[in-house]
Amino acid sequence: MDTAAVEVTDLVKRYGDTTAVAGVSFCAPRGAVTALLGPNGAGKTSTIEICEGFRRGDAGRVRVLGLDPIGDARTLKPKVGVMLQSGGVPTGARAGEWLRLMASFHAAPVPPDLLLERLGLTSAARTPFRRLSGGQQQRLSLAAAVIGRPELVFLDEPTAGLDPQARMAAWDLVTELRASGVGVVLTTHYMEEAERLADRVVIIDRGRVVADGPTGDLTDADHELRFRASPGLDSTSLLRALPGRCGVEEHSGGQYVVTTTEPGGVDPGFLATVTTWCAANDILPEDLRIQRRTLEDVFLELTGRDLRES
Ligand SMILES: Nc1ncnc2c1ncn2[C@@H]1O[C@H](COP(=O)(O)OP(=O)(O)OP(=O)(O)O)[C@@H](O)[C@H]1O
Repeated sequence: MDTAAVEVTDLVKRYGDTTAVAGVSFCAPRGAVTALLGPNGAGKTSTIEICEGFRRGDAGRVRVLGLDPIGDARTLKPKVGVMLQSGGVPTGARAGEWLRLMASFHAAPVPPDLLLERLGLTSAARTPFRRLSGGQQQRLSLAAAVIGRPELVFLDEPTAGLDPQARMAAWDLVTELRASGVGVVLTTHYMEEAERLADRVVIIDRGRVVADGPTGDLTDADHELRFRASPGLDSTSLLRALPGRCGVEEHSGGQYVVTTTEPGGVDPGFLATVTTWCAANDILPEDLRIQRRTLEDVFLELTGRDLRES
């Protein structure tokens, strides 16, 4: 069996003069969670909607469970669960009835009452969609996406606006799906969510892939050294003492972050260079620690700190 749940190759999508997706390629395996990350307007939803068969790309190739999302839509429908950002549930539909209807389209659905309970919706089962809170609407959409025991699910910002308990319940559900061999492709703006859930991360910026790989590899590759000292240290002097590809940043309160992209990373020699420089300058580096960069650090470095207008 093909191990790829989704294969996207050189995908392009334009809306008039806007090129939303400018040659995106990535692969999302089965039995794994793949997170598409990117600033607002990066092209994530466009990419996902093409994979779901809701939109047609202008160029490139998309294969979902080895099939064409539009040409093979009938075959794919029972195998693929979709949670849309907009919900996709009629406003008058009652939560329980809607789930039962969704279940009726599938041969061996998850019992609707079980899903309602798992996602904390039992007491809202008789409430029309429009009267549900934003978080309840999100959870109902998530339930509808997984009720048919799909082989693959697309979740577009599945936990946006959820409280911590509901987010945890959603994470547990995603983790179980993965464990049962389901491929999960999700978009999120929560870096912590991606770091906890995703086996692979694809970072998209301005319609292009700027990073793609196992989540751990993206954050393991670089470590940084942090310490606290008096504000206003001579960072340029410290930088001169370090090997070529290093950086020194001073944050508020005299927090210093020393980074390196030298092959050895923050190794014992690097640490010694920093502490030797400190000693030579009569500086005691307090709270000195070496830490892995978070996914958020990597994300901001690749996509910049500027606000996007779209
Ligand atoms: N139907 C459309 N018509 C015209 N432009 C569109 C349409 N859908 C998206 N766009 C534009 O395409 C670009 C990519 O949008 P897309 O929604 O794919 O990004 P995104 O990464 O999902 O953003 P967000 O994180 O804000 O959801 C944006 O500039 C957006 O304004």
